[in-house]
Amino acid sequence: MTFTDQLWQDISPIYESILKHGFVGELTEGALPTAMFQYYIQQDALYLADFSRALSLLAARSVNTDDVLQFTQFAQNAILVERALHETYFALYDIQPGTAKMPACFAYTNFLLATTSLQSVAVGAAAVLPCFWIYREVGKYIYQRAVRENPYHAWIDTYAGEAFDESVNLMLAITDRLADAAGAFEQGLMRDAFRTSSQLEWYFWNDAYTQNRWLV
Ligand SMILES: Cc1ncc(CO)c(N)n1
Repeated sequence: MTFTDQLWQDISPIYESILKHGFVGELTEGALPTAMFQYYIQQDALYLADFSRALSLLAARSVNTDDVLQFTQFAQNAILVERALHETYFALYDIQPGTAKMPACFAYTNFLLATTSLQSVAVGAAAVLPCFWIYREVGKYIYQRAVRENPYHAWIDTYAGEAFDESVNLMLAITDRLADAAGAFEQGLMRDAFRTSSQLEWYFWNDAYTQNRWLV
């Protein structure tokens, strides 16, 4: 079993909860209320900008120049996806750009930035891995079940597509290589970071589904 197989096994109950979440179910059926999708896309644009910064931090801190190049490309791609959200969905769904991060987005982006800044590159890589891997698996899951004429098909196609699949495979290979070079203690931190980001993926969808706002 590879290290990343172990990571996936660790989060299996979290992944099941994500697949069972109403946001994912209604997105698959094309029945997700527009307000929930608007909330999600607006927050995701803020998320992607910081996700890109986290990847740039990993690039800057990597010793292996192949990893510098790879993390730089991932960072660039996150910005390109963020721009695409603005060009397509913001216009299509009449979404107002905002700067206020709601609780899950706030927690997730701050976790990613703190971990990629202050922990080792291996632990930082484990923290960003769910952003790749869970989206690929959820993207494929939705794609296989999605109704025809789903209003959200463009979003679904992005994460179920070949280009995204390839970047996930590259990220898995980097994580396994970094884990092989890490000791048992650091591997434990990698598992914790992977699990925390996986939980935050669930919260990110749940905030959109419940239209969560700061209470004070
Ligand atoms: C919250 C979140 N996680 C992962 C991705 C995919 O990179 C995304 N766009 N948004």
